[in-house]
Amino acid sequence: MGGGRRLALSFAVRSLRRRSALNILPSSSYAAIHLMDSNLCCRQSANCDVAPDQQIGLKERSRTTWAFTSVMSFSEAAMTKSLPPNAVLEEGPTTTTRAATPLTVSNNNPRVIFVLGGPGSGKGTQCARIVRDYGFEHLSAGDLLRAEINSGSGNGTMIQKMIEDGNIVPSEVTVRLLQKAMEKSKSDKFLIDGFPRSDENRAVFERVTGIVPEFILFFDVPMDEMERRILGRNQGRVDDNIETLKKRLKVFVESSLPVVKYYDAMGKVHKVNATTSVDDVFETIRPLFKQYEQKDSTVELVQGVTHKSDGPATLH
Ligand SMILES: Nc1ncnc2c1ncn2[C@@H]1O[C@H](COP(=O)(O)OP(=O)(O)OP(=O)(O)O)[C@@H](O)[C@H]1O
Ligand SMILES: Nc1ccn([C@H]2C[C@H](O)[C@@H](COP(=O)(O)O)O2)c(=O)n1
Repeated sequence: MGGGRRLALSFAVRSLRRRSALNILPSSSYAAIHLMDSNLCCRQSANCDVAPDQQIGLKERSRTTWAFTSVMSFSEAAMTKSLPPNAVLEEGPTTTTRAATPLTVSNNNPRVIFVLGGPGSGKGTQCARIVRDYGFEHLSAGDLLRAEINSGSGNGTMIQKMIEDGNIVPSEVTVRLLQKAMEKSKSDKFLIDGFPRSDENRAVFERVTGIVPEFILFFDVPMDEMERRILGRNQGRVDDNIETLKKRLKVFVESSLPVVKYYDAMGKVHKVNATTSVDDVFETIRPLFKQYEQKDSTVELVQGVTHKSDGPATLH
């Protein structure tokens, strides 16, 4: 990129940042800032006159100057490189007409459990069982993004491209979808599946919603088994092919595992060996939810609010 164009892009980013600080931008603009940052960052690296240690310096600088867009790792920035520059500025019907509103989740103290694991580790399969037996609302970040593509949203093309390339969609887009789904729901307890997939996902979710997860369920499955499951899934997903899978596994190791480590250091991770049968994995996690349900009923009784029966809390 020529110096003039880079300067113009930097100026545009700075201008959007100023407006974003005032919370007066439509949601797609936040995605635009993120991607313009990415473009700047990776184009600077592509010039090859920036030494690797200086590239890390770039990352650190952007972290300190503006945490929201730039917490992403340098490798994540490189992954957005193939995105056509004009795609990032696309404004869709859902974003241009809506006034910018502060992002808050309106449900009363929603309780959140994050369900993490690599592609094909069985997150969706187990979430369906947890919902069946323990009445959580299941929000799959991947499903919400696919629904956004199918809705004809202005962000659809960009999301589709990111998913086809095995990349992580800008956090502001995913967090807004999660937030909307939580607001729409009557539930106050959510299983959020496939999120946060990066440190940036986590930071934006925390900043925007103020929600701290109760715990994290992490399904541990070796790479070769995940590959076998994904390639045998047969649901017609555009990202269930060997090329995209390689990228998804790389992103999982480089961007998602650090999030698991982050929560592990806080003592919040329940790591589950998910290589056994679907039934066996569910029996392994069941006690966690029984315990959770018990805690739930105790809190309700103590608060003198409703409780589900006159007797003790139902145990499954
Ligand atoms: N314990 C298991 N043993 C064998 N196969 C399983 C097991 N759990 C799930 N599967 C199968 O593996 C495939 C992937 O499972 P699932 O869709 O639940 O994974 P996921 O973690 O949600 O994947 P993704 O992140 O790609 O959406 C499905 O075909 C599912 O039937
Ligand atoms: N937090 C997330 C969750 C998902 N995506 C994108 C990228 C994934 O490869 C794709 C499919 O998700 P899955 O159904 O496998 O959970 O959706 C993302 O960008 N950010």
